Order: sequence, then structure tokens, then C-alpha cells
Amino acid sequence: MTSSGQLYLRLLRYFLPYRGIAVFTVILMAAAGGVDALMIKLLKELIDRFESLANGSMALWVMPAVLLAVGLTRMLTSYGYEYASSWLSSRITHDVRAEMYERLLHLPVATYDRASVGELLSRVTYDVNQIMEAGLQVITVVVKDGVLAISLLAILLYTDWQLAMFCALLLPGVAFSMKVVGRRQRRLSLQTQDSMGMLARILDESLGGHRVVKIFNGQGYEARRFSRTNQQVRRLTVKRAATTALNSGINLFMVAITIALIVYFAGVRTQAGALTAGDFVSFMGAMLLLQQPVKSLTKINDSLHRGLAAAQTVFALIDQPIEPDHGQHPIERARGDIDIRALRFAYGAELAPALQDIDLHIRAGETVAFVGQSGSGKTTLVNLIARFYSGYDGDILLDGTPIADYRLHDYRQQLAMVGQDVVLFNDTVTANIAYADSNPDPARVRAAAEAAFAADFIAQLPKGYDEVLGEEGARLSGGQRQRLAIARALYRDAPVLILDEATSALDTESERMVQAALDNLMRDRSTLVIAHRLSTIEKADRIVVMHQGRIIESGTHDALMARKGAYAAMHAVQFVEAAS
Ligand SMILES: Nc1ncnc2c1ncn2[C@@H]1O[C@H](COP(=O)(O)OP(=O)(O)OP(=O)(O)O)[C@@H](O)[C@H]1O
Repeated sequence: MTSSGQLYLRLLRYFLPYRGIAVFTVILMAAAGGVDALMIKLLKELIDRFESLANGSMALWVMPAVLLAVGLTRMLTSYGYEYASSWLSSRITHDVRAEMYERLLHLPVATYDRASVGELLSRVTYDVNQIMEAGLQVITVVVKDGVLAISLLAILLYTDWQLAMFCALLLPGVAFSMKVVGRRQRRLSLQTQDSMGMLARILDESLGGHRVVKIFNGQGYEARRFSRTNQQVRRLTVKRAATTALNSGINLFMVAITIALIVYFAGVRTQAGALTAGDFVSFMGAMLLLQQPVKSLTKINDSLHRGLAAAQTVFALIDQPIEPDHGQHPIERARGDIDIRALRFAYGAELAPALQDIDLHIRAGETVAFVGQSGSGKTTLVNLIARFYSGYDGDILLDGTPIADYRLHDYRQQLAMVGQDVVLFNDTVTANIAYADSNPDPARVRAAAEAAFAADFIAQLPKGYDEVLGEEGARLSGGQRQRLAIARALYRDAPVLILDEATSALDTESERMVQAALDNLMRDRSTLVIAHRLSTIEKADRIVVMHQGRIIESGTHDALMARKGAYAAMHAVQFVEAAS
């Protein structure tokens, strides 16, 4: 766990760019606290000058005018600090959120393997707010209520220091209880956040996979899983509230004892003639008024620890290492010659290698299809070529240079990918085809759509290329989505193409169009196809058969059939399946 001091310092750094406004806010807060204390002082004057008011030596309007001026100052300072502090918090929330998002975009794939999207989501939305909400509350209470408390204590001491000393007797007790309960509060806050993250993850999984839940009749199982965490969240919330309540309850009781003692001794001192009527009233007023800031000050521990717990998770995300990008080699456009030498890779030190002894040369413009059972390493191989994972043994070269030596951005520019799950963004058709191009070229977008056989259905959309595709492009058919993904790859016009063939069968007409679009896309590009159905790859220049992370056969369809090995056997099985 990071120490609180380090967290404060790090949080403070976010305030630095806005230090002017921050100082201004703090001054306004202090002024608002001071004005409250001034009211008590005015009460004393009012009572002590009652005589001069009664005999007319003080004008009637003086007191009301002073009270009005103080009231106006109070209103202005309160408005000022509330406004300035929300401005400040919105800026800092914005900055932290931007930093988190920037980091999220550059996290390596392996980090996403370990985290759940729901959890990451809750950090960017919920936790960031928690930091600022809690942080502002703490600053407001410390400054405004701090100044108020100190001013009131000064009034108490000034009026009668002997009486005032009684208050001080209880302070160590209050401070001690704050410290003890605070620790438990911080732990409970962290646990609450964890279980909220878990709740979000379960929701994300079960809602995202609602079809699977339905088909497998998993409602009962999901409901139980949800209920467990839901219960946990509920229990922790109550526990946290109970701890807070206990904390402030104890402190309130101490305040009550203080007041009782003060009232008693104030009576004694008044009998001795040490206090005027105004002194007595303002002393009691100050005592009573002191309760509120003291109460707030004892309560800030909850906010403080809530904020620190959130800061911890937020900083943990910001500190995640980003994708390695140590390459210096610039590249405009590669030829597309990929050479893989003695490649070996495992997803974790303790895991069995997902790939080993891979030697493969893909010439520029060649189409190589990878086949093999599920788990044989096909996806892993293209993941490495895409630089989604690092830390492999052996070499992967593009045009004779190790891929890690290229600048990551330049290198990825050489790749296009059409995957099984077509991701369409909530944007226009044009923006989806020209994805990540801030200045799309309409002519190229149209040409890509034509070549992907997507132009016809796009023309039928009410707004054509300007049609906004709904969330995940839900209104398009599977084949149409795939053709859009192909158009996107065509627009990108990269020399190396990675194709993860869709497993779900399209109807014959749709399949024919997708295949024709793919043929257009693959022309003159080095293409790596992860094939699931052998029927579609017979035309590939070369077929590579993988088994348990190794290449066991490679050659053209005809050569492999003639060899009567693993490929011929797989082919026979699929042929029987297709015929049955
Ligand atoms: N992110 C990951 N973390 C750990 N192990 C993984 C990860 N992804 C894949 N593996 C393991 O690596 C091996 C190769 O998997 P890979 O996904 O490359 O196979 P595949 O041939 O593409 O399978 P499929 O046809 O089912 O997609 C498998 O044993 C798999 O369990």
C-alpha cells in the first residue's frame, strides 16, 4: 500500500497548474469561516452596548448595517469558494481522467487479459469522482471549518481563558478516536470499491453474454453469483456507515460533556463577576457554534480515506506500464516480407509454450493460411506479428528488420486486420471505414466500399455514407458488417493483412460477396489467414498446419492432400461433416 504522504504529494501535483485558483479558493474558504466567527463577536457587542442603544447614544441603524454587511460578505465568500472549488475539481477530474484514458489506450494486450473491462470502467468513471469529491470536502472542511474553529477558540480564550482551558482537555481524546477509527474506515472503503468493481464485472459479463446465459439456462447461477457480491456490497456499506456513525457519535458525546462543564464553570465565573452578559452569551454561542466545525473535522476522516483509497486505484492504473516501444527504425511502407526464425513464446513464465520452433518465411504478397485444432497457436502467432505481446525467443523480421526495432506506430501502420468480431464504432459509415483518419478522403472511402462489395447496401441506408451506425452497428447483418470491416482494411491499404476468418457460416449469397471482397483485399498483400473452414483456403499460396504450438506440415493444398498427412485427414473430416 502506498503511504498516505506519497498519495497527498502526488495529488497535490495535479493542483499545481491551477495554483492561483487553488490559493484564491482557500482564501475564500478561510474568509467564509472567519465571517461566521465574526457573527458571535457582534452578538457580544450588541448585548454589551444595549445600554447605549437604550439611551440613544448609538444610532439605531449602526448594528443592523454592520450585520447586513457581514451577511453580504458571508454570501459572497460562500458563493465564491463553492464556484471556484467546483471549477477546480472539474478541471482536475478532467485531467486525471484524460491521463487514465491515454494510459488505457496504450496498455499492452496482456494487461487487458488480466483486467476486466467493467473494473477499468468503474475506475475511470467512479473512482476519479471519488477522489475529487472527497478531496474537496476535506479541503473545505479543513480550511473553512478549521478557521471557524480556531476563531471561535480565540474568542473563547480571549473572553475567559480559564473557562476555555476546559475545552482543550477533551481535544486529545477526540484526536485519538479519530486515528483509531480512521484505519478501519480506509480498509472498509477499499473493500467497498473492490466489491463494486466485482459487481460491475459480473454485470458486464452476464449482460454482455446474455445469449450464453439464456442458452445455458445460467440465470440461476448468475443470480446466485450476483447476489453474493450484492450482499457483500450491502454489508460493507452498512459497516462503513456504522463506523462513521460510531466515530461521530463518540465525538458528539465528548462535545456534550465539554458544554456541560463549561456551562457550570461559566455560571461560577459569572457569579464571581468575571463575565459580562455579552461575554457569557458570546462564550456560550461560540461553544455551541464550535460543535459544527468540530463535528465536520472529525468526520473528514471518512472522506479522506475514501479519497485516498480511490486515488490508490487510480494511480495504480496510471502507473501500469504501456506497450513497449523502443524501436527507432522509421518505415513508410514495407514490402511485406515476413521472416520468422526459431520462434518460441509462452504467455507466462509458468505456462507451457504456446509456440515453439516456428520457422516460416512469408514472401511479400504471399497468402499463407494457418490451420490446426483449437489451441494449436494460430492466433498466438498473429498476435506476436501484431506486436500485441512481447517477450518471445527467436526473431520476427519484416523486410529483414526485427519488428521490435520499428517504431510501434509506424509498424502498426503496415498492418490491417479483419477479425471475427467486427467492431463498428458509434459513428458514420465514412468514419467507420476511414477509422482513425481525422480527415477521411470520400473518394477513397467510396472506392474501398466498392471493392468490398459494400457500396450497394450503404447506398440503401437512409443517409448513405453519413448514416450513423447504432451501438455496435446492430442494424447491419453479419455479412454486411464483415464487408464494412473489409472496406476498412482496404481503405487502410496496408502491405500486411491479418485475417481471422469468421467461424459462423453466412448464407451462400452473403458468403460469396464476402469472399469476393476478401479476394480484392488480399490482392498484392502479404496475407496471414487464420482459417477455420478448409473450404475457403484452397486457393492460398501456402497452407501451414499447426499442432500444439508447432508447424507440422506446410505446402499448397494439392501438395498437402497428396501427402495424406494431418491436413488431408482434417480435410476428410470436414468434408464428411459438410456432406452430412
Ligand atoms: N491470453 C492468453 N493467456 C494465456 N494463454 C493463452 C492466451 N491466449 C491463448 N493462450 C493459450 O495459448 C495456446 C494457443 O492458443 P491460440 O489462441 O493461439 O490457439 P488457436 O489455434 O488460435 O485456437 P482457436 O482456433 O481456438 O482460436 C492455447 O493453449 C491457449 O490456451
